Amino acid sequence: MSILVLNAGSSTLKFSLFNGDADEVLCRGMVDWQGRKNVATLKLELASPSEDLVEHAELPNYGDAVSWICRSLDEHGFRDPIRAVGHRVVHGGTEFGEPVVIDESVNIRLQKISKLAPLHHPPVLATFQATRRELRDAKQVAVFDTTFFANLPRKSIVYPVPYDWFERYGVRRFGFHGISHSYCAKRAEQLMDRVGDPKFRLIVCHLGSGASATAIVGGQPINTTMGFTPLEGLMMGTRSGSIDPGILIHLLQEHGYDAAGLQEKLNRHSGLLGVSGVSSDFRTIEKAAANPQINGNGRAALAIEMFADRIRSTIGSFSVSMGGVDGIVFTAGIGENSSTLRAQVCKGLECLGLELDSTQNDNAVPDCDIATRDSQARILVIRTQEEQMVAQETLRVLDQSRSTIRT
Ligand SMILES: Nc1ncnc2c1ncn2[C@@H]1O[C@H](COP(=O)(O)OP(=O)(O)O)[C@@H](O)[C@H]1O
Ligand SMILES: CC(=O)OP(=O)(O)O
Ligand SMILES: [Mg+2]
Repeated sequence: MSILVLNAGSSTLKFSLFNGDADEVLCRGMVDWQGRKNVATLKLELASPSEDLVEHAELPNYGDAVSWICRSLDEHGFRDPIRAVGHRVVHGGTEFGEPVVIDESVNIRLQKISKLAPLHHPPVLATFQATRRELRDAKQVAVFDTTFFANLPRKSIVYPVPYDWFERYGVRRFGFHGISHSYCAKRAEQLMDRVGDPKFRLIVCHLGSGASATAIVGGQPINTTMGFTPLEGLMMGTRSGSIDPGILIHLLQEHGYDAAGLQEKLNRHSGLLGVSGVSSDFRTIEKAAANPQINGNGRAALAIEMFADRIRSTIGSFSVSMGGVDGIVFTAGIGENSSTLRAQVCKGLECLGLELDSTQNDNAVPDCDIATRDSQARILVIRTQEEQMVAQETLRVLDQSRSTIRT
């Protein structure tokens, strides 16, 4: 028996197949739309990189991607029955604190909050449906990005708006990427030999298509950049991150926008894509920034500069609110892979005791430390393991629900 994990991010559907104890990866891969709409690169990692299966195909949606994954696993001999599928679900709202077995009522409750995560919930709901079709006998479990932030201090949850928006409308900060932030925090504690230290001050920068940073003291998050929705905070691939709310009022009043139009522009046409005009995919933007003679107007470089600047400012502000910082972590697609972005973010952080070693940075292979030997605080590059966390939680929930049935 095996466990399949599906991680529907905003630009990728990542998957990993685990053994029944969720402690060994049998196979992994991803469907990556790379900022395009319909065409995806599909990758199944096999025994060695030279054997990897890589296909480019028209794949308009996440449901079709699930079918491709199931077919490819079967064709490559992974035929052990899949007893459970664990899904990373971005928004748990106020309803879902802990992981749950997905049944019709969970499905309906997640549909209700779909508008709060427009880039994530429609895909993940399609993923549930395709899984039910492809793997009829498998139990499905939802593991939430928001769970890690359940105990954020009140001052990090409440917005400075009329208090009855919080009480009547549930307008509050939730925080996202929690599965990744919590994994990276634990991994950083191990790498820095600070396991269980209540004074350990860490900032995790999860920089993928979505991007967020979290300040963590003694393993507990005390603040994070994403809020009511995954639109707040840092600049992202296609999302604006935080902007002056007065802009929205102006566009509504003076330029004929409505809520749907703003939703679309802020979620899908802003951020790195909006500024660069080139792509939402960081690899493409980096190439464009390096070739201004081909790509014209310098907006790709501007987008990267703004992206880095906002991350750097957040590291500064979180460090101050923690009274200093012992380590920062770069993770996710951009954080793990782009040495130039890491270098740009770290420029000027010496004042916080964070000194980057440029050779270590250029040659970084996660998980590693890229700070100089004399740096007072460490700079880590950690490969996030969201799928591993989801697999373990899926197993835990299923074991729990079995023992509840037994008793
Ligand atoms: N080698 C690389 N160098 C720079 N950026 C990269 C590299 N590999 C992936 N990325 C970037 O990472 C981002 C996707 O990150 P990822 O964490 O997979 O996103 P998500 O989970 O939100 O779909 C894209 O912008 C992509 O261009
Ligand atoms: C919450 C979020 O933005 O997730 P992702 O980065 O996977 O799109
Ligand atoms: Mg992701």
